[in-house]
Amino acid sequence: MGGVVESGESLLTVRSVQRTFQTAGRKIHVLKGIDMTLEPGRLFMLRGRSGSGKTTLLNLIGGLDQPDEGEIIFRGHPFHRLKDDQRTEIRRRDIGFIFQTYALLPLLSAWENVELSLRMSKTIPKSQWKERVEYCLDLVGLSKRMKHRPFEMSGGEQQRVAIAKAIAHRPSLILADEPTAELDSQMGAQVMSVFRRIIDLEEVTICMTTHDPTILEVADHVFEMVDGKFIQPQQV
Ligand SMILES: Nc1ncnc2c1ncn2[C@@H]1O[C@H](COP(=O)(O)OP(=O)(O)OP(=O)(O)O)[C@@H](O)[C@H]1O
Repeated sequence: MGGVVESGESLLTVRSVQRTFQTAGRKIHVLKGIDMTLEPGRLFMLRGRSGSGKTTLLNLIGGLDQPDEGEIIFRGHPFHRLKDDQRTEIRRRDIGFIFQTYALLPLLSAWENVELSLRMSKTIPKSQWKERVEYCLDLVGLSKRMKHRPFEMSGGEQQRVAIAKAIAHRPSLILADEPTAELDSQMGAQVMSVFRRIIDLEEVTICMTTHDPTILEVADHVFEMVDGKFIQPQQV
């Protein structure tokens, strides 16, 4: 695991994926046949109304959930057939997550939050942790804030710590659910420029959800979801 996917090779392939939830005796058909391919080193966005199924799809791509039908193949691993612990192992090593509300540990400094990610993933030898943590925080423009704890930082800075944390273990895929939703437009734009930088320097693919039309312009490709299916995106 880790390493680079050959050029032209797909990082992730989703084929005919369906997902239904059963609640209070009622069936909700959330994903109704999703096909998508994510190539290495690109920025993908999922757009769609609230409830259209974006988070459900991100959870499937990240191996947190499994489809009822269809295939999800991440770097040759058939997520739809693997057991929970096998998907967890792949996820821990090769996927990074970013959330709307940052998900940092409040009592740890920025440095310690990023180090925790290395401690959990076990992909990088301990002797390299210090250098890697400092490199990642520098990459997101926070080399002067490494000792600060989350409550001493702005929302945009906290989200950039979360990005450093998500890339520290050198994943090939970053999944981000509404990463700019809590930020004003200037901070949102900063986050997007950090995303571009890490795609170039760390050779990751990012797949994120957003509602913000100005942010969609930065994407290499937009998947537009309506009621559990993709439609052709309109030109913006
Ligand atoms: N575990 C679950 N059990 C039952 N219903 C679920 C579950 N997860 C999602 N749903 C339902 O699936 C639908 C799609 O939810 P999802 O969170 O994927 O939408 P979304 O497009 O991400 O919305 P938002 O933009 O508001 O985050 C919703 O109707 C939701 O209530």
